[in-house]
Amino acid sequence: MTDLLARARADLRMGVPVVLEASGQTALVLSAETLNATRLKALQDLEGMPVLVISARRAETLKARPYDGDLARIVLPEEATLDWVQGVADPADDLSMPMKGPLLSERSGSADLHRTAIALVKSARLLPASVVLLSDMPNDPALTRLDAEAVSITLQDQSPMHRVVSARLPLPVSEAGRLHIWRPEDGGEEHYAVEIGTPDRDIPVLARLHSACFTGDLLGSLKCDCGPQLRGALAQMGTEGAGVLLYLNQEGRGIGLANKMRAYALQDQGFDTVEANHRLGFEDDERDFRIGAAILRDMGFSSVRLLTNNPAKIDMIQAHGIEVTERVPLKVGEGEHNRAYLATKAKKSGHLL
Ligand SMILES: Nc1nc2c(ncn2[C@@H]2O[C@H](COP(=O)(O)OP(=O)(O)OP(=O)(O)O)[C@@H](O)[C@H]2O)c(=O)[nH]1
Ligand SMILES: [Zn+2]
Repeated sequence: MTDLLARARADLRMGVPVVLEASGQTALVLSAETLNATRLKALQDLEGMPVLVISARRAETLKARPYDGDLARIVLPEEATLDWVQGVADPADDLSMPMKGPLLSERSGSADLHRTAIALVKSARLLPASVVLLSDMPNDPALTRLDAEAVSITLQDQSPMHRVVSARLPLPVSEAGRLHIWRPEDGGEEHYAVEIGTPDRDIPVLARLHSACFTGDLLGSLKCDCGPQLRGALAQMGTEGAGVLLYLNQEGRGIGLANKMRAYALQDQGFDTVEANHRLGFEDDERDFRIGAAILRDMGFSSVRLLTNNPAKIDMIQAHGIEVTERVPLKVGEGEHNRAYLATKAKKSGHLL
């Protein structure tokens, strides 16, 4: 299944449809974001009623009824154009072109295949919006076909990961640095661990679960505090002579860099970091903390002194079997450009000031 999933993700990212199958039903699935006019026209020429599936978060902004709970199946009007589809999927022009509706949501029949379709496009780091057509598809051998139930189980399960390599990496904070790389079996992102010194596995280790932030970590963006947090955490580990920093490739709190930049564009329209994620159709935090817990366990750590200001992170990793004996605050890098961002995280996401 994982090889098929990886292929399906690649197809969706290129705008190629995939087929989801369940007992008695078949669905043609496309990502709304990568759809093009030719493919849309071809879909409209097929028999059946295509819908645009969006998350309940996105439906809320568009005042569409999410009859299916966590998602809404928006009926595609017969004359729907590519601009219409992308305008519903992508909030970029919500303010400049507010007249998208009224949107009609489908309420009859099962939404199971549609739910799997959304999970699939999300796992491909695309916008959570998918054009879905239920039909008796001719058996087109060119299309990737997946069993819907197997897809949803595989996406919920945490993919096993394997450490592929470790090597010495002298750093300014400590010459006794090592970098370890983990690779998941499902073709997803690799994750890294920076180990400083040789931490004693029998006592809680000074640890940081750092989420990738290309803009902050690499470019030194002033919009967040990630760069100073990354360097501050490593510096403290160097001072103490031991520690472990996980560098988790969960950019943008798990939505990917392209979607994070969409969120930044919305923030420039006046929405805060949480509202921007919701308008895009995401939850405010889409990270999977099982990954960090699994890596710590694999390295032989069962308890940590966690460098964080985020109590939810503590709860999440404790829920996945790592004991947090102490929260070590990590207050660095506040400035003019990120003050409002940090205040929003404190107010809405429970971060500690
Ligand atoms: N979606 C989204 N992600 C962001 C935004 N700003 C930073 N990020 C990402 O957020 C992640 C860091 O999460 P934060 O919420 O800053 O902090 P945290 O990891 O929850 O908590 P700490 O341990 O206290 O740092 C990184 O993956 C960043 O890329 C934003 O405005 N929108
Ligand atoms: Zn950042």
